[in-house]
Amino acid sequence: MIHVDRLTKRYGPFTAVDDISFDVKPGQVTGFLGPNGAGKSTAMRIMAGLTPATSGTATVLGRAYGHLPNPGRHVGVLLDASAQHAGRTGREVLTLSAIMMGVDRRRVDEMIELVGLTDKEAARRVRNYSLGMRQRLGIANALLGDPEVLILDEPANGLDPAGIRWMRDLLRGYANRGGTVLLSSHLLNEIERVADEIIVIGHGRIVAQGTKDELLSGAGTYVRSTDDQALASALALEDVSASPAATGGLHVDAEPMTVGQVAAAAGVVLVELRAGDSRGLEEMFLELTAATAREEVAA
Ligand SMILES: Nc1ncnc2c1ncn2[C@@H]1O[C@H](COP(=O)(O)OP(=O)(O)OP(=O)(O)O)[C@@H](O)[C@H]1O
Repeated sequence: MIHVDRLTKRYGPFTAVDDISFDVKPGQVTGFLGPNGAGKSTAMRIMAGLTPATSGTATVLGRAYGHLPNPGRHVGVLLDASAQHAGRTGREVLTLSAIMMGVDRRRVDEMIELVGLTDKEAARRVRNYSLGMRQRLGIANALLGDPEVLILDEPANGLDPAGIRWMRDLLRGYANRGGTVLLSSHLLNEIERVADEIIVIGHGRIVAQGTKDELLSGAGTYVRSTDDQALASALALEDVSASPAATGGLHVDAEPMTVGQVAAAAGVVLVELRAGDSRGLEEMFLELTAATAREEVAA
């Protein structure tokens, strides 16, 4: 459990994190989503005890990170995969962490295997690692102490598609076993596919927060049928608006069940029927990103 309460961080006159509050619950993956410079890393650094807050608090398992006994056994942190000691081999990095945390050295081998680094790669110096390999090593390091909580800043950066999928499955399994996961990303698509809860941050402030279903609700229904025109007419008769989707089919402002019932009554055969996609969230996120980009250009 992570509890963030009215957290603020100022750098001189600039407010990087502006009065944010949220809880990250166990058994779930919580996505921390925001465009570049939104304040995600700053907030996570405060949670991990690396940066002091200007005001407000962030606690993990009821205590400030720095007050946790042997914190690595409770909280796995990956903030910057490139910040690992470049002159050491991957195995050395993990072995040193294991010694510092008092973790059985056998766990080093288990973690190397879990994150998919080969023995040969683990014996290579970190300076010769690709970004994806560094991320894997960083995740191994975060998991080494068998923590209850994971705080991961953009862990998918540099991973190839298979790596991203692997990480998604890993985090899903970890949360299903009761773990607490806070995962940041600037990519909506990435967060949407793994998170149960989503916190959207822009300009240091929380702009949206809720379960994925809540944030995606109102997205209506996507439907494809053997006769979309007939279906659109039948929907219009029921005062339900529908618009053609760019890739064929219809976006409908109603729940899937209503659409199915109207189609059945009209004798239209459905080929596809599902809750609408994340257009609402995506539009909000794009607006946020565009506003950020505009300000950067103006600055
Ligand atoms: N030490 C610092 N001194 C001054 N400004 C800082 C400092 N650290 C971060 N900032 C500023 O705070 C803002 C938030 O940065 P932060 O790294 O938290 O964003 P982010 O959401 O993690 O972005 P990204 O997706 O690009 O990593 C940025 O404008 C950044 O320039």
